[in-house]
Amino acid sequence: MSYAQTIAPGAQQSSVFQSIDAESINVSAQPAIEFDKVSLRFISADGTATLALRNFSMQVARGEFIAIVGPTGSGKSTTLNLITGLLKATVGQVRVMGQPVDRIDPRIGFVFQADAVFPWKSVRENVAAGPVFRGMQREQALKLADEWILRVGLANFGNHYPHQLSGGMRKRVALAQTFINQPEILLMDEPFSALDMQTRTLMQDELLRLWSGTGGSVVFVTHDLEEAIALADRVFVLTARPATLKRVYDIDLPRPRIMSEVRYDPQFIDLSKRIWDDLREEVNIS
Ligand SMILES: Nc1ncnc2c1ncn2[C@@H]1O[C@H](COP(=O)(O)OP(=O)(O)OP(=O)(O)O)[C@@H](O)[C@H]1O
Repeated sequence: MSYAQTIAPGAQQSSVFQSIDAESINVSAQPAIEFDKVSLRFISADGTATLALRNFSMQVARGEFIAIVGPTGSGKSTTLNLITGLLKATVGQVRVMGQPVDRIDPRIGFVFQADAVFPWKSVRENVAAGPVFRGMQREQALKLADEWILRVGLANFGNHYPHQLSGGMRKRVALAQTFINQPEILLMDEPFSALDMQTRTLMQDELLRLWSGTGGSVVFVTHDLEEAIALADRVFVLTARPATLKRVYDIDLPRPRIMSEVRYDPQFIDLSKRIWDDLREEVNIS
């Protein structure tokens, strides 16, 4: 599934970012993602209705990294699925680059908790799969894949198969698979939650390194408050279901950030306390 959805041809992307006429200045001033008073009601097969989101509004700027935290079952994954077009708002509108979402958008990439790799393909073939799917010559795609494999520190593992890799290495493959397509928007749903603490910290550093300077926007869903603060420009706190926006925190910690150090910054500790107080209220409600 991810391959069909993660590819943004470089030519298209650079035309958005490099054009300098008045029209494109307007375009780039638009938020990458907008939720405008969105509500979403699920109707189950037995007719039971579940209101997941209620009157939810938010904006994500181009190039911004935002994190979404909230109690379990509040609607965080639902929010991502509305951006992808897999779900449609019952009320209100979701816009990507100023346009209502009405299809799977090839400018959007995903990294989820579960690995989205082809077990029968080598690392090189897995990383090259997106560009090949989009019509790039196999040889060219494999050459590009090699560059990305190098960038994520797997230089000696290109010919290995996923089952021969550790969880952290498979995550590196997932990042290479996604970034090779230069997504303008990257959606991440608990991508590192299955990793041990040390590997997780390394992957967070890796993600920031790969993202910095791309001009892409990231929406990162996590249960881990510290992960949210360490990575994001802003943290969005959701209420218990039906989710709406409870509060937004600006994270003014300087970049580049080093995960193992940023957690000791007094500002980080203060933010953790404040956001945790907000979350605790909601966890008690849910
Ligand atoms: N397809 C569906 N049909 C019915 N209800 C659904 C469906 N998908 C999600 N829900 C319900 O919508 C609510 C929000 O789900 P969602 O997966 O977005 O929560 P979440 O905040 O991502 O949860 P978690 O933190 O546990 O991953 C939950 O109560 C869930 O049971």
